[in-house]
Amino acid sequence: MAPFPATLGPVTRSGLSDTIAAIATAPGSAGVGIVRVSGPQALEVADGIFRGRRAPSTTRGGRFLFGELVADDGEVLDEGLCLVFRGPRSYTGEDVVELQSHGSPAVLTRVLARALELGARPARPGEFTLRAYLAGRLDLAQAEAVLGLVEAQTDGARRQASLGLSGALGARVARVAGGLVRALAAIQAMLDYPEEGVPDEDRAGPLLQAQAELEALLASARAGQVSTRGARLALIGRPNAGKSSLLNALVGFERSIVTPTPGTTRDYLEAGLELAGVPVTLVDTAGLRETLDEIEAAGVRQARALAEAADLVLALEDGSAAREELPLDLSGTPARVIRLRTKTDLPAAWTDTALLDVSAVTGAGLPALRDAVRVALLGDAARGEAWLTTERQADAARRALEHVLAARTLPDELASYELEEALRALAELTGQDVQEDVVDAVFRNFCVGK
Ligand SMILES: Nc1nc2c(c(=O)[nH]1)N(C=O)[C@@H](CNc1ccc(C(=O)N[C@@H](CCC(=O)O)C(=O)O)cc1)CN2
Ligand SMILES: Nc1nc2c(ncn2[C@@H]2O[C@H](COP(=O)(O)OP(=O)(O)OP(=O)(O)O)[C@@H](O)[C@H]2O)c(=O)[nH]1
Repeated sequence: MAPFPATLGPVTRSGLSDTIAAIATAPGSAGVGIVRVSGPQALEVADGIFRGRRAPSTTRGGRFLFGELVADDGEVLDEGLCLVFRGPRSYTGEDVVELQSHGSPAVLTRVLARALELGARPARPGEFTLRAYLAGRLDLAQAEAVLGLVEAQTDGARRQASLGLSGALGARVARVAGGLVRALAAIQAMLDYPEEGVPDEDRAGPLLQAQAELEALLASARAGQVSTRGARLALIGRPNAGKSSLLNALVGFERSIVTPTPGTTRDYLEAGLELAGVPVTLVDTAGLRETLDEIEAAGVRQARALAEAADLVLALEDGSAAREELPLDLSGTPARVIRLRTKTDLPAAWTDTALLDVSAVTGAGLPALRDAVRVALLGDAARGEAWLTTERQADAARRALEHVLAARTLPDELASYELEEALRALAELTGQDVQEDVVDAVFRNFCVGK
C-alpha cells in the first residue's frame, strides 16, 4: 500500500513530522495509566522523563524498562515502566514510547506535562490511529473498527469491531473489487478485440456475483449499525397490558448489565440490557399510562412519537381480559412491530395466532420473543462475517452497488465507466482513495490518546 493516499491534502498530513503525546488511558483512578508518545523525538522525550538502568534511546524496540519517572527538577513523580517500540514496528509506524505509571490523574498529568516540555505537542483526537492509517498499517475501515473497540458496550459490538480490525471487512470488499476488475478486463478485451468474441459470461458472471456480494454487505449494514449504536425498543399497550412486568422479566432474565434509569422528566422508564449481543434500551412510557385509556389525542401523539423514534415496537395486549383495540394505530409509521399476547399463564379470554404468546410471570414465550427481536434487529446477517458498521461505509457500498447495477444494463463503453466508478466507491470504503475531509470526519470521533 502507498505510504499515504495521494488525495490526502495538507491539513491531514500536516505535523506528521512532529512528536505527539497524550494520556492513553481513561480519566480517573486506575491501577496503571499510560502516557503515549509517538514521532521522531519520542525516544529523546523518554530519555528526558525516564531514569532507569539504561536510557530508552539505547534500548532495542520491543523491550520495556523499569525505573523512575522524573520531573524537570529531578523530583521523582512515580516509579514506572517505559515501553520502547522502534518504527516501523509500532502501532503508528513511528518511534513510540509508552510511559506506564500508577493510574492517577495527578501522576499522568505531570508525566504528560513533562513530555510536552521536552518537545512533544498534545495529540489531537485519534491522531495515533490516524498516523497508523497514514503509514498504511490500517485501512480506514480498520481505523473505524479501532473506534468501535474503544466504544464497544456489548459483546456483539466488540465482535464486529474485532472482525473489522482483523481486516475481514477489507478482505470482503477486496473480493468484490476483484470481481469488478475481472468484469472490467472482459469489457476492455471486448472493446479492444471485438473480432475475438469474448464470451458474454466473462462479463455477466463476475458482475452478478459482485452485485450479490454488495447486496449482502448492505444487508449487514443495518445489523452492524444496530450492534454498534444499540437499539431502542418501545413498549406500547393499554394500561395494565403488562408492559412493566414484561420489561422487568426481560431485564431479569438477562445476565448482563441492568441500569434502570427513570427518564429525566419522569415520564418514561428506560432499562438497558443486552439482547442477542445488541445493546438495547427498553422504553416504557409511564406518562402514557393515564392518558391512553381515554385515547386522548396528546397521549396517542406521544406514543406514536415514541414508536417512531424506536427501532422496534413491542405492542402488548392483555390475553386474560376482553380484547380491546391497541391504543394507537401503527400502520403508516415506519416502526416495525412485534405484537404480543400477554399473561398467557392465566385463562385465555381470546387467542390470535398472529400474536406471540408471552407470560412475564412464568417466562413462557420469552425465548421466542428474544429470537423475534434478534431477527427484527439484525436480520439474517451471518454472525461470523464482517459487517459494515458505519454509515460512511454503507454509503460507499450503496454507491458501488448503484454503479454495478447501471453497468449491467449499459453498453460496453459506458459500462466500463460505471465499473471504474464502482471501484472508486469501494476504494473509498477502505480509504485507499478518499477525500481528506472524509478522513478528518472519521478521526474527529476518536478520543485523545487513541
Ligand atoms: N499498552 C498498550 N496496549 C495496547 C495497545 C497499545 O498501544 N499499548 N494497543 C494499541 O492501541 C492495542 C494493541 N495494538 C497494537 C498493535 C500493534 C503494535 C505494534 O507495536 N506492532 C508492531 C510490532 C509487532 C511485534 O513486535 O511483533 C508491528 O506490527 O510491527 C502494538 C500494539 C491494545 N493494547
Ligand atoms: N398472571 C400474570 N399477571 C401479569 C402478567 N404480566 C402482568 N401481570 C399483572 O398485570 C397487572 C399489570 O401489569 P403491569 O406490568 O403493571 O402492566 P402495565 O402495562 O405496565 O400497566 P401500567 O403500569 O398501568 O401501564 C399487574 O397486576 C401484574 O402483576 C403475566 O404475565 N401474568
